[in-house]
Amino acid sequence: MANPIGISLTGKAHFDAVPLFDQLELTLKPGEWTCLLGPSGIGKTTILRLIAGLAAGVTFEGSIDATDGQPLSDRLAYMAQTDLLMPWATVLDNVLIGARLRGSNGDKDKAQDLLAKLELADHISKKPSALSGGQRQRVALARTLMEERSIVLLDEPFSALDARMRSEMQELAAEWLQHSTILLVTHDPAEAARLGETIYLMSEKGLSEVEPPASPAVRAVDDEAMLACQGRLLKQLREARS
Ligand SMILES: Nc1ncnc2c1ncn2[C@@H]1O[C@H](COP(=O)(O)OP(=O)(O)OP(=O)(O)O)[C@@H](O)[C@H]1O
Repeated sequence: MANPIGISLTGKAHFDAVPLFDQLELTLKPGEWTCLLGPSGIGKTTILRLIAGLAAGVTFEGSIDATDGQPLSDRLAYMAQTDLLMPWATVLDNVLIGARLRGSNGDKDKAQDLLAKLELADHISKKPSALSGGQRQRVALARTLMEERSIVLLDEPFSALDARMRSEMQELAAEWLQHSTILLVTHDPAEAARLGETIYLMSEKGLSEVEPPASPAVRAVDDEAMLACQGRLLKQLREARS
């Protein structure tokens, strides 16, 4: 993979006459995890979709630039909140779909290895309708990781997982994506505190940056600085609502 790329988004957005967010500035540092938290409906997914070039219906006045000045579109992977799995394809074929759409067979062994790491080895020949919500979410995560893109946009990628699985998948994603630049939207302060190297809170007043824990990411689940940061984040989320 080429050198990590940074991204800066500056601007404001609205749907028809309804303002979504006023002038804001979001910076993704190259090769780092940036976490974005905020209440439901505040505009987090719209920011991901704007960066992905998929924000139909949104009027955006501003700029979204990569640090190397090159276009973003063919260098990013986007995992949406809904899994968007193809119902007629098996788990393995869903994971290889990006490569297949580009006219290659894809790396089947690598996909199988990844699915095994995601605890899906027993499900590779199943169709999505035969999977649980958490299993489907892990297939969607595998499909995103298989793309091995420089920029990875993740919208609540672990939200359907149980606590043990969630913590392990956070570690797996951090290892797999160590050379990528990541923007993670999450409702979970603990997740942001484990993974975030930059942490933004989004509220009606705009974006504010919260100091991440001093320890390096990905932090242990009982890391004291991580737990303190989790508490700070939750407090600020609650204060932003009052
Ligand atoms: N196509 C659309 N047309 C009009 N309004 C929209 C459209 N899509 C989203 N919105 C509105 O824009 C706002 C921001 O939506 P967005 O999905 O970005 O929020 P979010 O912060 O990601 O929420 P959540 O945490 O619930 O996923 C919401 O109020 C939503 O109702």
